Amino acid sequence: MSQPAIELQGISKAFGPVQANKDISIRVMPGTIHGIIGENGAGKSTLMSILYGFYKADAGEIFISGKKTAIPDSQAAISAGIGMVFQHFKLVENFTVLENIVLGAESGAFLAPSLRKARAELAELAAEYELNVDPDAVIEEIGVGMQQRVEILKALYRRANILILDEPTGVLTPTEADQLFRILGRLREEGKTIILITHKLREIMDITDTVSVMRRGEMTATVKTSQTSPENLAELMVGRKVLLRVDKTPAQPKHQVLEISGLNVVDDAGVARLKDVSLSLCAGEILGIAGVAGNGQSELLEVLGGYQTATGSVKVNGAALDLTGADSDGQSRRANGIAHVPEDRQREGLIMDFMAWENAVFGYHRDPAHQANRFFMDNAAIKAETAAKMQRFDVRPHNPNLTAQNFSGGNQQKIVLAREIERNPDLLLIGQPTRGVDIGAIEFIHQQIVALRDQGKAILLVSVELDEILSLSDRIAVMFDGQIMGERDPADTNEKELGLLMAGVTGEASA
Ligand SMILES: Nc1ncnc2c1ncn2[C@@H]1O[C@H](COP(=O)(O)OP(=O)(O)OP(=O)(O)O)[C@@H](O)[C@H]1O
Repeated sequence: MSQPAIELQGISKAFGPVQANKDISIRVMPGTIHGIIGENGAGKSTLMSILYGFYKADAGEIFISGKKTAIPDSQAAISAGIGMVFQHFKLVENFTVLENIVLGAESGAFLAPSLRKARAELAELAAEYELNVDPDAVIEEIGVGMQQRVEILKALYRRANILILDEPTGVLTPTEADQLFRILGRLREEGKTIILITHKLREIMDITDTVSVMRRGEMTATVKTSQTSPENLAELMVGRKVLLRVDKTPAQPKHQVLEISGLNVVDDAGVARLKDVSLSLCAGEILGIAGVAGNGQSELLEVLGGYQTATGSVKVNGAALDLTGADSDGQSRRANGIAHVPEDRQREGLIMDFMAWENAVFGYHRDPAHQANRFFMDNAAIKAETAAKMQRFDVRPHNPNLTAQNFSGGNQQKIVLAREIERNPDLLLIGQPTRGVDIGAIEFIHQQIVALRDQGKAILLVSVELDEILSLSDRIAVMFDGQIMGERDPADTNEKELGLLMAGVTGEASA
């Protein structure tokens, strides 16, 4: 048998009191795709950051193709043939694709080979792996799918034999995700080794050869993908059986809470983002908005959340919202009984260098309940309340004094959800509620959303995950190109029909 492409032995790493990795050993064979799964905060990103030289392990050894290798920094990782595609891309926004790919590959930008030579090599690589990119496009002007392809090309340009991808499909459309998996399949055929971190068990089942499970800093199991099932993996990950489908009774819709008519949004460049959108939503109902990212769903949430101006009419409990004036902001919306879990938690949901307890009241800090007196917030009470909330939502570590950036991505999401859900709003706007969230936490979050509905709240759910839309919604509206293409009853539709509507195909083709 050949040597493992990567072998880690006894890797440990602590951040203060948090033992992020505990005595981890793992072997990854060449020419395979190896999945790594685990709950939020299990230590997956930390382990990969050690392999890529971002963090120094407290103990343990790394072997690359059987050879003990020190990886003190990412330059050493690159020299050892390792490439990494991060969750948040590390490209230089105002440089072109070609410049980004060449940058840093040589010992200094000025020593880089002529761009012409690099251009030819890039074209060859792009053709070989079907990694379509425009070498002259500026990064900030291209979509996330192409940015990700640039990251992969950058690794291949540096002769990477080992590619690590950290939750690569979170930001991709379904078509882009399929394309990525075809590319990964091709890289495997070429004998390259791929490590894939993902929360999506379907991806693990579809593309990996082997999968390792992490729990609370430890590597608890490694199994062959062909000998396992999503249910088995979920149990290995969370330590108990997980409901992979949402358990809920039929909705009992009551009075109308939200009435949207003729809503239009035109962006700064004069492009129509929402076109004559009309929707209604009742108390005790979940309306799911399905659609490929970028078809107006974000703008719809932003208008309702008070972050974007619009024309048309929106009424909440019969009262018209201000869509253009001074009362078109988040604070007024909260006063109207609207809570909002924004799609981008790091930009809109949290202040990253504020502590968890401050983030837990962010936007609601002027509520009398949080004031000790006219001038000061009651910090002790807020901290105690936050600690209890973190316990209920299983935010790890349970420490209200850590800043938002010290939590793993999924735990950051739980902090935002806990804040907004527990405000007991009349209308909850919820965008991509489970992005980056582990399967046990998804089950919990889905239960919370259904419970809120059963208490008679109105819920507008935007998600690019069709599974999530189908299993949570009582009614589904599909958006394409800023318009509502139609509404469907989840009991009478399927992924195929919704997929066609999401691609703008209506009429007989979608019947
Ligand atoms: N820079 C840091 N400073 C302090 N603590 C950290 C840091 N990075 C990670 N941690 C902690 O280490 C633990 C492991 O985090 P890590 O990001 O590796 O988890 P993960 O499995 O990748 O989670 P997710 O699925 O949510 O991305 C968490 O408890 C986290 O809070």
